[in-house]
Amino acid sequence: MSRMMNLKSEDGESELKEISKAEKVYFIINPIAQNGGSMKIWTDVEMLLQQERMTYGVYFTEYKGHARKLAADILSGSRIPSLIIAVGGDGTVHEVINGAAGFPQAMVGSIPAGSGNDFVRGLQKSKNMKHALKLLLQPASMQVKAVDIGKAISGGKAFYFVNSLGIGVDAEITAEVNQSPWKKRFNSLKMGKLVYIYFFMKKILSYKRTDMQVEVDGVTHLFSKVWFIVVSNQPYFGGGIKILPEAKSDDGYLDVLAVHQLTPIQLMLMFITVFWGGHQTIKQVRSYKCRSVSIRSAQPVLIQADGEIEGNTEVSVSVIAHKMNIVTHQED
Ligand SMILES: Nc1ncnc2c1ncn2[C@@H]1O[C@H](COP(=O)(O)OP(=O)(O)OP(=O)(O)O)[C@@H](O)[C@H]1O
Repeated sequence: MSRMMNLKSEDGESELKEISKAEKVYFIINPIAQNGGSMKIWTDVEMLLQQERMTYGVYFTEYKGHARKLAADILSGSRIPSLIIAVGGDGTVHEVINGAAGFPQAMVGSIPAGSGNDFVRGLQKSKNMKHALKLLLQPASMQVKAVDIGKAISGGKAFYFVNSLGIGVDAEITAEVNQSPWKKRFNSLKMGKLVYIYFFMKKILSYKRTDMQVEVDGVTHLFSKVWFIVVSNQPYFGGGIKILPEAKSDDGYLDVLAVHQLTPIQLMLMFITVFWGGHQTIKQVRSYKCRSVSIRSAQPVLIQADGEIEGNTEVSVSVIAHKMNIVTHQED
C-alpha cells in the first residue's frame, strides 16, 4: 500500500532543508513489531505528519524479508535522493539496510517501534520515539551521516549488518525467543526485554560452550569454551547492552568482543559489570578493533545479525567504510 501527500511545509521549501536533500520520504512499517504496538505508534506518527502536511510514501510489510524487497524496489525505481524510515525494531532496520545497500541515493532512518531499537539508540542517537520523530518534523536538527556497515558471508550467503553480528549463545537465545509464545505475551505487556532475560537465565544453564578459531585482520586466535563473539559497529547490542563502548560507526573499523571460559555465574556477573564498562578488564573477555574477522566454531552454532538469524558456525566479516547514509541528530 502506498500513499503520497502534500510536499512543502506551510511557509515554503526552505524549512525542509535536510529532508529536501531526500527529495522523497518513504515509511516501511512492520505491523507485527512489538506485537502490533508498531501500528499504534504509526497511527500517532501519521497524524503528526499529516498535520505538518508532509509528502511521503507508506508501505506495510506482509512477510519476513519484505522490508528488504520494498526498500530495493523503491530505490531501483529512481535515482532521486530518498529517505527510507523503518518503523519497527532492529529486524526491520536490518532488512531496510540490506535492501538499500548499493544505492548511493538512499538514506535510512528509523522510528523505534520494536523491542530492541539499538540502531536508534547507538547510531541515529534518538532518545525515544518522539525524539526520532523530531528529526522529521524539525529538519534543521537533522544531519545525514555516511556510516560503516559490516558485510558478512556465512554458508555462501552474503548479508550486511549495521549494528552487530553475534555467534554463540546470544544468537541461540534470539532464535528461541523468536519461536516462543512468551515473546508475544511479554511484548503485549510492553516488557519485551524481560523475555530475553528469562531465556538468557534458562539458556546459560544448558548451553554447551564451544571452541572457536578467530582470525582478526589475519592474526589467528584460538578461544576455548566460547559463550559468544560479537562483531559490532556501535556500542550497543541486545537491546541497550553497552558491550563495546569504544565502537564507532564512522571510524572504518569493526569492534570484536570474545567471551569465553567463564562459568554461568561469572557470565551473569560479567553482564552486571557492563553497566560501568568493567567487563573489559576481565581476562576471559577479549576485544579487538579490526577491518576484517573470520570466525569458525568447532560445533554448529547460530549467527545473528542485528537480531536476525542469518547463518551458523562459520562467518567472514569485513567493514565497508562509510557505505550507508543514515539520518542522525545534529551533534551538540
Ligand atoms: N508482515 C510480517 N509478517 C511476519 N514477520 C514479519 C513481517 N514484517 C516483518 N517481519 C519480521 O518481524 C521480525 C521482527 O521485527 P523487528 O525486529 O522489527 O520487531 P521487534 O518487535 O523488535 O522484534 P524483535 O524482538 O525480534 O527485535 C523480523 O524478523 C522481520 O523479518
